[in-house]
Amino acid sequence: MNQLFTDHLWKKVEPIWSSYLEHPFVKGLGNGTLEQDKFKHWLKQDYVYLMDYSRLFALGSAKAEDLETMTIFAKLLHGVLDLEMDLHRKYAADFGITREDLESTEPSAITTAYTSYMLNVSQRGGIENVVASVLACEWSYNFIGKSLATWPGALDENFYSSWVKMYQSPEFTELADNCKHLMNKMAKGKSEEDLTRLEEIVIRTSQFEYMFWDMVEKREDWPVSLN
Ligand SMILES: Cc1ncc(CN)c(N)n1
Repeated sequence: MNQLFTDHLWKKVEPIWSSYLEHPFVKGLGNGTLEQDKFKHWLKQDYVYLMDYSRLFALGSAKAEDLETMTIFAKLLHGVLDLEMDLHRKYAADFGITREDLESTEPSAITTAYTSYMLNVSQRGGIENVVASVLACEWSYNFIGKSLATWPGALDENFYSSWVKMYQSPEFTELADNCKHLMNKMAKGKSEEDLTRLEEIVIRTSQFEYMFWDMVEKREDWPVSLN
C-alpha cells in the first residue's frame, strides 16, 4: 500500500463520521442549542469513558517496543487526563457536579460495551490493536471540533464554545495527529490480512462513536432499571 494507511482508513470511515455532523446532539453543540440535561449526561458518561480510555494509553506504553512509541503513549495519557478531562471538570463545576460525582458515574450500557470492546481487543492483540482501538476516538473528535468551528457562531461565546474550541485546538489536534502517526507506523510491513483486521477495529469503534452520541442524545442508561 503506497498511500498512508490513515488516508485509506479515512475513505472507509468518512460516511460514518459525516453522519456524526448530522446527529442532533452534535448539531446542538455546534449551534449552541443543545439541552443542558443531555450535555450533563454526556459529561458524566464521557468522564468514566475517558477513565477507561486512559488505561489503553497506559497499556500501549507497556506494550511499546521502542522509546518513541512509549513516549507518544505517555503524552497521550497525559493529554487525556489533563487537557481533555479538565474541560469536563470545568463544565462539571458550572453544573455543581463534584469530581467525586463524575468519577463514580455508573457507566451506561453503551459506555460499557464501547470501553469493554476496546480493552478486550487491545489486551488480546499486539500494540497495533491498541493503536487501532484508540484512533477513531481522538481523530473523530478532532474532526468534529474542526468541522463545527467552521459553523457560523460556533466559536462565539456560548455555553458550548469552549467544547468546540478545545476539540479543534492545536493541542488536541496534536493528540489526534500522534494517534495517526502511530497507526501509520504500525501499518508498515503488515500483510493485507492484518491491515483488514485493523481496519475492522477502526470501523467498529467509529460505529460505537455514533452509538455514544445517540445514547447521550436519548439520555439512555440501561434498558431495565433496578430502581
Ligand atoms: C466517546 C468519546 N469518544 C472520543 C472522545 C475524544 N477523546 C471522547 N471524549 N469521548
